Amino acid sequence: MDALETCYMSVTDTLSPLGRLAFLPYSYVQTTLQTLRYLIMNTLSYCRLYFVYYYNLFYVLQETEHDKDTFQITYQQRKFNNESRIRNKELPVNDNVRDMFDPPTNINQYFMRMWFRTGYYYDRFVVHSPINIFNGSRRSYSYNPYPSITTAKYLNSAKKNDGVKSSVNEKEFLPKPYSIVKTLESKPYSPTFQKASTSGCPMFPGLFTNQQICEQTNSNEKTERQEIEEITKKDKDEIEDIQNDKTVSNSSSRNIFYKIKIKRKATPKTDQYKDHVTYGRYDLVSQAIKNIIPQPSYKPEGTIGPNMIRFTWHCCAHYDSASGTGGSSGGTMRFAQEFNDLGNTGLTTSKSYLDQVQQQFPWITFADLYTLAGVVAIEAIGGPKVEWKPGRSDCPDANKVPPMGRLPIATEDWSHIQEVFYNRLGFNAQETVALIGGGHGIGGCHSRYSGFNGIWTRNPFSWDNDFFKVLLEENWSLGVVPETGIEQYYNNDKSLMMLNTDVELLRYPEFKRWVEIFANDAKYFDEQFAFAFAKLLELGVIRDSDGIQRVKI
Ligand code: HEM
Repeated sequence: MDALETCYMSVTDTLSPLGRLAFLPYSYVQTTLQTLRYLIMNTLSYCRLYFVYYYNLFYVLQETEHDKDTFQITYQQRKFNNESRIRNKELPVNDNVRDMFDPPTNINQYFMRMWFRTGYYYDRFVVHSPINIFNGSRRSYSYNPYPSITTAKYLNSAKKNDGVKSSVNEKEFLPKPYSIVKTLESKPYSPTFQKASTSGCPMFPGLFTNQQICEQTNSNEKTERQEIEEITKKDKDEIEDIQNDKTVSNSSSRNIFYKIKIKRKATPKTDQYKDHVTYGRYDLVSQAIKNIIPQPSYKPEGTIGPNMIRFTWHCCAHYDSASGTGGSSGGTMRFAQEFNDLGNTGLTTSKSYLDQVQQQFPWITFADLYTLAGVVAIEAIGGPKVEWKPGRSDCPDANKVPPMGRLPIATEDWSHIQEVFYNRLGFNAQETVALIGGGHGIGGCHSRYSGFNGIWTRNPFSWDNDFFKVLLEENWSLGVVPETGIEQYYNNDKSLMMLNTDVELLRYPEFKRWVEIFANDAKYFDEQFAFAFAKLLELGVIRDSDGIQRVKI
């Protein structure tokens, strides 16, 4: 089977361009049909618009004569319906996939899109079906480029609404491999196309770079994630009894089974401090964090708010969705191995103040404290309220510190941003742009830390959507930071700066689209940032049914 699989992979690798060519006619017919459909629908909708317009006019004249109030209400209701219909249509999930499937508006796009669709058709129908049989992957690659309900906000409200089961599949909101179209000049991303790499599956080198697939395929040993999930599925009452050292059943073998399982999971640290006077008072912790934000001795800002937001972001940014490692869980930033890493230079400021807060409230885990810090700092600076849940556990020692070097690199281009935010962290374009623009709308760069220097916006200590406005309006050109000789972008009068990754947001059309949307709609930007930041804080946090995360020891 291994040989067969390897052979299959090498054939698909060499045949992929030819395979795509074979799909060109199909793609051509599809595009033509879709364009025709688009034209016809457009014509019909114009006819409908005219009809509705005259009908409404007639209606207005009639109604105003008789019943003004009823007319007002009906009119408002219609307006609302129309708006929500338009909004649903304009906020797609897989934006770049939708781009690929939108009717072309000019002849160039017509040919370009046709070619990229071939990648989609080829990937979907040719490569993945047989490979799914080989590796037993349960992933589904089919999706609807035009889902009926699309906003993450809707998903949230549907979830909160107890008793009402959401018809929205959460997976629809996660970026899929197909949504990662690298560039209009290169072929679409597909895990199966990746070449041999040392980080691949040890049994089939180069076959899978996705660690999870590899783990599924190559051993009977369960991953930590699977084990934790399995244990949480067990009868909760029985597990609690064991924790309290009560006898659960007459069968001793059964007892041993559970005891072993439980021993392998750390007792939540919070339990040791149950009698502490402030136990569970997260409001007091938030207040203590708020109190340490103004720091006149921290020059030149006088506040460590932005530093704290960056600190929280870095605590989460090393999450890797493929291996399940990294992320805020474990509170690994407290170990020298992590906070001394080059990418984290300057963040010891926040760490040292937060560690003092931890001494005040010894029951809170570092993982919880370090994530709560960012949430409090965002709010303190006038930003949106970010949903935060306690219950993260600290790992016992530095063994769980994830490999360093996973943070995004400021001099890289938009494909690197995609690699980090889409592939590794699991965000989509909208969330990525909201996060970067939100983070870089406050504070600035310090030559003593990163080598870059300056501020992104004119009001770096108040929350707004200026980052997007400035990025679009100013004229950016490359310059050199005098103190360090490092290149960065400056505006005309050199009062503001941008990193290369910031300017790259204008160079990839999908990112640019969101930059424009957020520049025009500050309220919508706030919502999206809050949603994305909350998602960031939860990356890699797998909780038991009681909301507590227990790490294996
Ligand atoms: C492409 C992704 C990103 C890159 C390459 C990047 C890089 C950087 C760099 C080089 C600095 C300057 C550090 C210094 O010299 O003090 C910085 C500052 C900052 N970053 Fe990012 N960042 C990224 C994304 C984010 C995200 C997603 C957030 C938060 C949501 C964020 C929040 C911040 C904040 C608040 C500062 C200012 C810190 C201060 O004023 O002390 N960054 N970033």
